[in-house]
Amino acid sequence: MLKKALTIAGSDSGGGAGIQADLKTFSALGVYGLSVITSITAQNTTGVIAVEDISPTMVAKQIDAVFSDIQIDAVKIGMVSNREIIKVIVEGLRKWDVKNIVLDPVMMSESGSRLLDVEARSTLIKELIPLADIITPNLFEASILLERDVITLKDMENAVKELTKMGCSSVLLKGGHLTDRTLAKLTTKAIDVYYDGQSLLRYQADRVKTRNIHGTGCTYSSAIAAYLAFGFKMDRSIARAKDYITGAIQNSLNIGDGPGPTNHFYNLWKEKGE
Ligand SMILES: Nc1ncnc2c1ncn2[C@@H]1O[C@H](COP(=O)(O)OP(=O)(O)OP(=O)(O)O)[C@@H](O)[C@H]1O
Ligand SMILES: Cc1ncc(COP(=O)(O)O)c(N)n1
Repeated sequence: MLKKALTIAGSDSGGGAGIQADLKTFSALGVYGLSVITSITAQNTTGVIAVEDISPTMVAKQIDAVFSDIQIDAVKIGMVSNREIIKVIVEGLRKWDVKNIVLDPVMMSESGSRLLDVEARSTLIKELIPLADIITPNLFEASILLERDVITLKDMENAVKELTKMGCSSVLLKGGHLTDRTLAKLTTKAIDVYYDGQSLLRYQADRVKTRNIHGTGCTYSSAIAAYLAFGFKMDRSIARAKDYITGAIQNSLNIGDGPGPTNHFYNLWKEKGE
């Protein structure tokens, strides 16, 4: 039977991150994609020019519209913008008894624009994180959530354990920005650390030398949701998603003047990054 995955996230007009990256990932993996848009960004590869949040009422209406009509197998949540939007998402997830929730706690764009209000942090922690089957912060987001620096691999291993105490079933801490401090440069492996209360695992791949990493976090979390929708267990879903994101970065696109986006269709789209 056709599997369906929903993304609850912001729109990136440049097509590289947010809703657009999520829907491309779902399509490339053969899952039917639905969307609830939380915010519209005027954005391209060089940065975010403007942000306009959707009203909480309209977010709630989108959630009710999709769940009242369609059986949804997994949900990925990305940019949630503000407290009020988080609250209606939480209500919707509870009301529709949603399963397979992947929460990417997006806070800042790669280019440095804020995508979550500062005061929304506590609502995210208290209300949304406890509903997630997995959260997928990067180093920066983990540092904000824990209010302490998460910089080294050892910090990552401690952080995943602390983060699971916030009530989510598991944590995948992404090391895309991990540096080898003795060499003062990015690590040669792209290492992510996972913890589910029992197993502490690492998922790693060779780091691709490219500046085209726009939308990597969105792509990765959507791929995890897609594999959960197919019925894979969490560890298998992450392993497959890690292969997917690595391929999408190896074939990333040289589009625009800034960091280019991941490539979801590299058998069709041959243009490659440097
Ligand atoms: N250059 C690279 N080569 C291979 N894998 C990478 C590279 N950069 C990031 N990754 C991997 O991509 C995934 C996304 O990680 P990253 O830490 O970049 O997330 P993020 O910062 O949330 O992404 P975004 O750029 O969307 O904000 C992780 O699996 C990470 O290990
Ligand atoms: C709408 C939206 N959602 C998420 C991101 C994060 O992606 P990145 O960190 O690659 O800029 C983004 N830039 N825009």
